[in-house]
Amino acid sequence: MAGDEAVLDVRGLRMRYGTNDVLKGVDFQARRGEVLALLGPNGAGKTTTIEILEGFRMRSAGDVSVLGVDPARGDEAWRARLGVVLQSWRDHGKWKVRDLLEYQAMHYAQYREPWDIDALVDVVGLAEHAEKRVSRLSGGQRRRLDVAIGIVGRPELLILDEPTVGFDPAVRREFHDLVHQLSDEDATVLLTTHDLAEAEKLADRILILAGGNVIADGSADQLSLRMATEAEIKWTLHGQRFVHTTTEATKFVHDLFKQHGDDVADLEVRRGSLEDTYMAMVREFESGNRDTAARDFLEVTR
Ligand SMILES: Nc1ncnc2c1ncn2[C@@H]1O[C@H](COP(=O)(O)OP(=O)(O)OP(=O)(O)O)[C@@H](O)[C@H]1O
Repeated sequence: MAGDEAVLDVRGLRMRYGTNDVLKGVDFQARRGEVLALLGPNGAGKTTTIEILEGFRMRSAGDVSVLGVDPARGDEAWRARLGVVLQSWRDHGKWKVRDLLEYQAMHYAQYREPWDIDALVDVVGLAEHAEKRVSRLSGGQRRRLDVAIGIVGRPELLILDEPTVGFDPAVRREFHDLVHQLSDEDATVLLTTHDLAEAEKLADRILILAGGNVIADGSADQLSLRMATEAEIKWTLHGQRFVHTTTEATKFVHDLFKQHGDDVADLEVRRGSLEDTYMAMVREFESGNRDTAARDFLEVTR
């Protein structure tokens, strides 16, 4: 496969459950080694999209290519190139952690060298629990096991549906390091999350799904520039602290120095967070002219 070939290529994807049109023409692509975060309100269709990509759910219409294959026709060899971590935890309660991972690794061994199990339990923070039965793990530890099962076969594409729910901050940070490591090794990662700080930290690109369409596709920086969210500026002048919020931070700071020069001290400029941008984006989309908002946005970020 050529390095720049799309690992994910989704065009005009539609999904209807009964009379409910959940996806109305979703388009996006992902290249090798990219980390994509799929965001959107509850019920936007994130899990549905993921289930279609991994071949679990048949789409109603559209063209979908995952690692060069239509997921509706993916065979075992194709499946072995994917790692999938879903929201619902599959029940393996009686298995010991190490045995379960070794069993999973065996399945991949005919296709490629899987992770060494000691290294794997270490990297997901389960080394101390490797000999425990799965039913004895805490919720967060089970989630780590889900991630371990997802990556044991060294997937070219890793799909994660809300992977860090239940992670404590230390394990969350280790998980972020792991995603960066996988992406450095050229794996493509698509994850859903409701944690915007996590999306900002992890993702090269953010996709926002709302109303059945991708209403935004770009880096966190591109998204925030487009929405021109307000920045908070703080400074000290003659011992007094000032705060001002503006959408034109650069101009404001320039004027501030022009007026007060060296008397300006302790300057801080805090740009709007991805959360501010996301809220503004979804609000704009839900209130105004949805189609225009989406088209303008995509034109800027693509
Ligand atoms: N098997 C199904 N049959 C009928 N409707 C479904 C089915 N699965 C999902 N839906 C509906 O499709 C819509 C999208 O659901 P989906 O789970 O894909 O959203 P989501 O973006 O993942 O939501 P959340 O953030 O809450 O996890 C919802 O309205 C849901 O009720």
